[in-house]
Amino acid sequence: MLRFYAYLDFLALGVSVAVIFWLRNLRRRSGVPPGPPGRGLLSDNRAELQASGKPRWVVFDRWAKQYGPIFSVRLGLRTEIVITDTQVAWDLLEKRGDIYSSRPRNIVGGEILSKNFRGVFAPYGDRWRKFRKVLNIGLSGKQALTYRQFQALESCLLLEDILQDPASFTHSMERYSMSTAFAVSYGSRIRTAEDRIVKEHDESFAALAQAVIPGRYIVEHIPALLYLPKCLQWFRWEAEARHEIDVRLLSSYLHQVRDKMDQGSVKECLSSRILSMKLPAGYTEAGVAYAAAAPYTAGVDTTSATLHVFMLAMLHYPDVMKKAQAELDSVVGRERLPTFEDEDFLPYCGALIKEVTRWRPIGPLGVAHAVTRDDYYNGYYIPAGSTVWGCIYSMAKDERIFPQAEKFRPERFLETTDPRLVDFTLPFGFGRRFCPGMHVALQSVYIIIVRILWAFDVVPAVDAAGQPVLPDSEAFVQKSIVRQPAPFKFLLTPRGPEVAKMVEMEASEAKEMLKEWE
Ligand code: HEM
Repeated sequence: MLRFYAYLDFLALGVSVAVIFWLRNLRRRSGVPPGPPGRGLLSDNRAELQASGKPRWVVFDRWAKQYGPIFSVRLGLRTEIVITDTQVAWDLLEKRGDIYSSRPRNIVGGEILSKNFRGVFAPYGDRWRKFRKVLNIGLSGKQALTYRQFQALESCLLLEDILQDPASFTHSMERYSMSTAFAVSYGSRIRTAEDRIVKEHDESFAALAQAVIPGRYIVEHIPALLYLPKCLQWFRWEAEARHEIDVRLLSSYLHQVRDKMDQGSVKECLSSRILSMKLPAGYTEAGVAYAAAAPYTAGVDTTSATLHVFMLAMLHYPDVMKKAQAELDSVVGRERLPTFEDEDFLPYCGALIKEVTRWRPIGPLGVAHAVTRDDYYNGYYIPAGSTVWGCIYSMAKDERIFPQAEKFRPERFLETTDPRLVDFTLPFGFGRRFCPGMHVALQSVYIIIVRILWAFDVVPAVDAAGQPVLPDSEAFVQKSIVRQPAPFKFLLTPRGPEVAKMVEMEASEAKEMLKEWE
């Protein structure tokens, strides 16, 4: 009998907890921006998202048409707010940046595996502020100029690779992006994708990617598990072991830079700049090691994916390619490769680059922000702790700003005085979390695009019947938070007899000069 009452007590406790959760959920839902009704006690929207078989941003874009430019979705216990309009993004993520600049809590990937040192996941606060300060020392617009020589030299090797074997584009592009990121961080280059450094980074990145998969760890839903004795927190064991390996690895790169600085043989880079300055108070060696590694974590897939979008666009819009090539021929001529010094005289190429980043944004949902205080916007309640997505995918195809948005039309950036287009930075995110690597990224994108256009026609591959095959411009594969066009075939035809000679000569000189980074 006693046991029966114990069961009843237990049941009553369970029911009360469920009711409290439900009421709390109802209260929190009341007043939040409208959204799809969802299923179950929690009005959960996960099932609809999964059943759609589409990427989240496509479903969000559809829901925006039904619920407006700011709406809410329920994902498990979390309320997430989605913004699909640039004005709303400006009002909240930029103007109210003091409360909209955090990241959703990520216990295993952010707090345990990275100890909040990995700035991209770090919550808004002192540690993140120091991270940005340190990054700014090596990635600001002015500092980025010092990496141009390296980027120009590496681009010659990329041209040589694809001249010899156009099918190696993806491989060469990835090597270029890794080498540039590593040189920006540590002043040394990566010669081949088989390099030990690449393997070490891949392992570290794979562990991180696993740790941040939503829903993988129960502790993300029940943070109270963190009150268990540490030895019983099973989700902690693997992540802590990986953290130790990461700190050793990243510190060893930093020590190599320090040694080179002592010998006077270091190439200027983010690490050398950080090591020569007075660090913000309380900034540890581990903090420095993680900050110095940020270009590799955030700059490789993003740069490579953007250049794949460029290839895709050229296959679908040969007239745009011809127009950019005509500009290059008239400004640069056929006697030399284009350089960074030509940039101001190549407005159409500049507009083409902006259109590459707009047409198929490679980070369609950017990186989630989180709001740190309860807030109200246009009569809606936005509860503290909500995840807030700036849906770049929807904003980039807003017909009011980008008429005929589906078309790849660089002219849209030349025919306007609208500051949102003149100074087009939407693909790089919002407010205080805005991408700190934008200048370095755009330098890579510029030098590779203008050099490929100068040297080659990008043309469709042909099928067995000799018919051109155009790849699906909507087919993408997801790589962490970045998407890249699904593998596609194309041909590169040198634009004249001078190309092979010029590329080989430039590549051979570049190889000599790049020895300084080895
Ligand atoms: C075309 C290439 C790139 C694109 C489109 C891009 C885009 C973005 C976006 C959308 C964000 C999130 C901003 C937000 O939270 O609102 C971001 C963050 C970030 N990006 Fe980039 N990025 C690119 C290249 C790079 C490169 C080359 C680097 C490093 C050299 C870099 C470093 C970072 C870092 C460290 C963050 C985290 C900032 C923070 O949380 O405070 N990115 N990027």
